[in-house]
Amino acid sequence: MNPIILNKKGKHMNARVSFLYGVAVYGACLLTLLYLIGFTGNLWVPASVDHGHAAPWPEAVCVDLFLLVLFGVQHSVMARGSFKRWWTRIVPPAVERSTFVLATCLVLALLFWQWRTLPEPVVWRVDHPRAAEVLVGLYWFGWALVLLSTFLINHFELFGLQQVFADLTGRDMPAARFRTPSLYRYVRHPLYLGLLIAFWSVPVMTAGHVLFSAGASAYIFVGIWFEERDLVALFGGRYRRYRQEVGMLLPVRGRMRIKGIKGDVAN
Ligand SMILES: C[S@@+](CC[C@H](N)C(=O)[O-])C[C@H]1O[C@@H](n2cnc3c(N)ncnc32)[C@H](O)[C@@H]1O
Repeated sequence: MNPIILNKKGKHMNARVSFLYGVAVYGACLLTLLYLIGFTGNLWVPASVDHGHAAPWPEAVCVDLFLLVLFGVQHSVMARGSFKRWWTRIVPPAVERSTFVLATCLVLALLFWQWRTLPEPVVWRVDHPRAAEVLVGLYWFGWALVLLSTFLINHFELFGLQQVFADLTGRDMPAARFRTPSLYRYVRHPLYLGLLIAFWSVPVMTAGHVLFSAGASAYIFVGIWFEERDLVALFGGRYRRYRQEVGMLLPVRGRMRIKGIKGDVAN
């Protein structure tokens, strides 16, 4: 057979395999996110932040800190441009994001499996039924904010599906664009704000839960620092101006002052 046709067939085959891989990883990611909701809310799952492996406190603190740091390192290193440039010499660029998502799921699965609970001391317990309901409501509000933000920023690109679909259909991925849709006009990081709300809005806060929430929150601030450094490198003055006009996590500076920044600005 003509080598050009063979080459074309081989490429299409690879694109199909990449697409199936991307879809499988997306499914795994949705399951992992659901497990994370159950894990932090002590709902549905066999082992959660407060129910599962109990251990003496020195062991629990060491193991849990190791798991949190492992997540932070994996997430920070694999999201950097320099790592991606090196990594895409080994994995096809179309599956780079899916592979990042898969690695995140695996590190989270390890954390769910190996997490040591620390039920004592209880740091706070809200007994008033109305106040407890408000906290549970905030917990779900936080997760809803996370989900909504993924769609505002680009849900399918974030989880790698857009990349494998573009590869399958022979299209190029569009260049990264600076975007400030709806919530992003009030805060720069609504997704991370949602996570912070969900991690801290619990009626019963144990020492183990504090360790998880404090570790995850610390990582969110480190992640914001890295992400904004990359966004400034990518979008330059427009992102710098956005940073001056819009609050990081709180809508402390109003929407009106960023009128000049269009909701969807081409790079
Ligand atoms: C997990 S999302 C989190 C987005 C944001 N930090 C938040 O909390 O809502 C991270 C991706 O969003 C991208 N991103 C963040 N803000 C952006 C913006 N204003 N325009 C375009 N991309 C953005 C980053 O480059 C990164 O690839």
